Amino acid sequence: MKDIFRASTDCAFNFDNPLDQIATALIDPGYLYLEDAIQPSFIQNLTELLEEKERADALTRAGIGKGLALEVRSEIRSDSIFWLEPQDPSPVVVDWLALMETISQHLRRALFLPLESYEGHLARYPEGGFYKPHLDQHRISPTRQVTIIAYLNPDWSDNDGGQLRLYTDLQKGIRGPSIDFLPHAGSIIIFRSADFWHEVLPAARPRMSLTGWLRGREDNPLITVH
Ligand SMILES: O=C(O)CCC(=O)C(=O)O
Ligand SMILES: [Fe+2]
Repeated sequence: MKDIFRASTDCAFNFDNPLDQIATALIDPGYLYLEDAIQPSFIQNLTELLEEKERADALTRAGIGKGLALEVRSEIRSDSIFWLEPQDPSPVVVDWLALMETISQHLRRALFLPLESYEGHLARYPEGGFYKPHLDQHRISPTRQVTIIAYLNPDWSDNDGGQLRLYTDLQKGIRGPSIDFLPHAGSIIIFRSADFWHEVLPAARPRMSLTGWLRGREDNPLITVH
């Protein structure tokens, strides 16, 4: 984990016990944004992996929905993605999946969340790309419990757009209050997948990220963290 998260000395986040901080934040307010959380060298490796997949034409247009109901809807989202596979031998994938398992294990113990697996993909939004307001938990298959997004974009400013807009009142949704986060390289956001409407505002330049979800079992009634 130390190889991925930055040490506490040069980082806004105090990493004395990052796992506890994640667990505490997930209870209340339900999300955690860390500006300089990930080692630059790790971000560099993820970026190279995404660029390599792009060159190899291995990115696919992302869809919405699940299984047979999955469809590409350009008016809703415009990113292209590459799913991480557990059998992928690249060290950056192996290390990331191990970190996700560590976080998962901690949240199982600390919050009794019935987490069993992780799914995640690298994503690239083209210039002008966006993702309209949505919840990450699918209605037909409510397995996604916790969303974890790491951003890969160096020197990102307000003018570049592409903010993640998180709506903090589940009932009011997009008519309620919201907070914007810039997709700065090295920053990370974690939130409860069922409880936050969110969107990606149009990005003025290509925008890269690694988005994933800690998931519960398909056939189990799930406990949420309310
Ligand atoms: O990249 C982001 O900031 C959010 C992406 C997202 O909402 C998703 O892939 O479900
Ligand atoms: Fe999302």
